[in-house]
Amino acid sequence: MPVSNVSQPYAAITLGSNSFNMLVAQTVGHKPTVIAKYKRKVRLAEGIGDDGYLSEDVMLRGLDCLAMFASMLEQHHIASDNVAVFATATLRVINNADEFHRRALPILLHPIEVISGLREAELIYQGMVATTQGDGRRLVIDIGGASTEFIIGDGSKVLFKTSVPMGCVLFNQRFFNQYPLQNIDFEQAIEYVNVMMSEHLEQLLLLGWQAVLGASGAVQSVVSVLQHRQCSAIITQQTLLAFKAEILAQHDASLAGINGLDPEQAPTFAAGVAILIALFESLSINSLHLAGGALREGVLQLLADRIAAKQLDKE
Ligand SMILES: Nc1nc2c(ncn2[C@@H]2O[C@H](COP(=O)(O)OP(=O)(O)OP(=O)(O)O)[C@@H](OP(=O)(O)OP(=O)(O)O)[C@H]2O)c(=O)[nH]1
Repeated sequence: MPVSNVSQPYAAITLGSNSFNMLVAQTVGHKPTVIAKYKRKVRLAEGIGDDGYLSEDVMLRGLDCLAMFASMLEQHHIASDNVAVFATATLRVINNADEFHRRALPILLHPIEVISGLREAELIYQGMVATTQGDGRRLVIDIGGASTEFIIGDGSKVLFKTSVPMGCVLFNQRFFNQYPLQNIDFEQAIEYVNVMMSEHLEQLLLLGWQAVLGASGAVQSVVSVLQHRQCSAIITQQTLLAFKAEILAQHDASLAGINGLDPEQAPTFAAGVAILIALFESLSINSLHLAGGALREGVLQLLADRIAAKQLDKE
């Protein structure tokens, strides 16, 4: 590292199923410090057709965002080696992922690495550890647009991790696409979560935990509404059931009557609440706190470590 103890800038780009993000950071005294953030709610998972292909208009939405990231990389003078581009669930599953890569490369000028659900889970956990105080055994649940990761760890050691192909954008299309919503929509979504979780429950419950942390959009939107109403930011089953009742009382997809809900978060709010209700029930969770960070911070830490190791080699 230069004498100033500040590293060269680096950029972590994550292409999620709900949104694309880019964090630009520098390591200051061993810790990544974010100097700029760019994001767009691309909602990539929304474009997956029944045939498993990503639609042209949603692909263009994604490519357009990559063009914006490319110009920001140039503006911040980020060296090519200091960029990591990781994609998650949607690019893992679509049949025309090759086409996306082929069209993205000349725009972004960096290859996109599609990471496995398990690698994503590991990065989420490390991102949480780097940003969230606390100790003891912790369960981290990251409900994304198209996949949900579960990780149990102690300190920086991961004891169990898994990735389940269910998420808010997918649930929104499948169970919550006709307003006003009905109780049965929630019941069907909850039943689906239970089926998807059945093979993981035993191992999760056997390991157990002392605290539960939620990462990602679904948890963040519930917490923002609570904070807006000046309520405790700790999520309980009671809070979630009250939100379900509020959602059922709404007439249309804008959920405009839910005081404190950001319109950007409305499209995935019901799905997030339903997934959380199901998980609280099946895992007997009493309370859940928002994690300080997740995948994005995990990728930043990875880049910071990589750059520090390279620097050491040079010295
Ligand atoms: N720190 C951190 N927060 C995360 C991360 N992933 C999600 N979040 C939080 O969740 C919000 C919604 O993010 P999305 O990208 O839509 O996430 P997901 O729904 O998980 O879908 P995905 O499948 O990952 O695309 C974010 O708001 P904003 O993007 O407006 O960010 P900020 O709070 O900084 O304004 C963050 O608050 C992460 O890796 N790190």
